[in-house]
Amino acid sequence: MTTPLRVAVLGAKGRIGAEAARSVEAAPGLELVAALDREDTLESLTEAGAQVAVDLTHPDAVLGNLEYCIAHGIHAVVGTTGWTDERLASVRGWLAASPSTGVLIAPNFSIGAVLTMRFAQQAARFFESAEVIELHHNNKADAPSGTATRTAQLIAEARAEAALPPQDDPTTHGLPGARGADVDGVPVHSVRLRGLLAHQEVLFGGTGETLTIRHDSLHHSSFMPGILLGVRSVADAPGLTFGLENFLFAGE
Ligand SMILES: NC(=O)C1=CN([C@@H]2O[C@H](COP(=O)(O)OP(=O)(O)OC[C@H]3O[C@@H](n4cnc5c(N)ncnc54)[C@H](OP(=O)(O)O)[C@@H]3O)[C@@H](O)[C@H]2O)C=CC1
Ligand SMILES: O=C(O)C1=N[C@H](C(=O)O)C[C@H](O)C1
Repeated sequence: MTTPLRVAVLGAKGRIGAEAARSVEAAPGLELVAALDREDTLESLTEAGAQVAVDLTHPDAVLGNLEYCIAHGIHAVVGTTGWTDERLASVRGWLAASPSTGVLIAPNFSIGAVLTMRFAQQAARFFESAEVIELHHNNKADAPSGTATRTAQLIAEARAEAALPPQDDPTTHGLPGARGADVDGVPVHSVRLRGLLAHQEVLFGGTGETLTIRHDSLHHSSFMPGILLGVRSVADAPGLTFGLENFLFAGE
């Protein structure tokens, strides 16, 4: 019998963290050795002998958590949002000093959302116009969502590769914000509404036609297979991996 992988969850009292702790506990081959939240100290991770930490906390907390994990050789699977190039550079810097440690940062762990990003990337070069609408519950910490930001970046990269011109927006009059946030030239609109969980529409427009790709996470369980895949894979992927697709489509 193989020894179970020792897993900790950070943010374990939160919406997704609580679901992740339950999923790890129930998953064959994994052992939940720590379920930490705001009041706990990171030393509990080392005391519990955690091999992999799952971070589902807050953009203000995740960097400190990762610095600690990497310094102690604890692999990390991160769903927490708020990633910028500068923040990713900090993580790469810490990893350089701990080269056998693996960190997966995934803007979205749900299979449908990862596929949405991939389909949007494929479609982007065929359409003159592209916009993203993300819709979330009204307690979400950030806007735009990490998923929408990544989707827009992938669309922008595909447009640039296809040498498409910048999107034409002749709007000259109106209220600030009405055209959404500009993510690399792609407008991103954020809706916050009680009753929703996590939803996204990617809209493309061309001559006489539109294409809409929509994904809905209806329950936090949608993120669990992706989180468990990350937990089981991250130790074999030293360094920084950005995006679950790197594990989901490995070998393609
Ligand atoms: N990548 C993905 O697929 C997904 C990512 N997310 C992301 O996960 C993050 C959490 O989302 P959600 O569960 O909705 O948020 P919640 O606010 O429900 O949960 C976050 C939890 O983390 C706790 N926390 C805050 N700071 C720390 C800290 N320093 N150490 C330990 N715990 C801390 C919070 O405590 P307190 O309440 O006291 O602040 C809270 O219990 C967000 O960034 C969200 O966007 C969410 C779903 C899917
Ligand atoms: O806060 C959430 O709920 C979610 N956050 C992630 C994001 O910002 O993209 C993933 C998913 O959309 C749920």
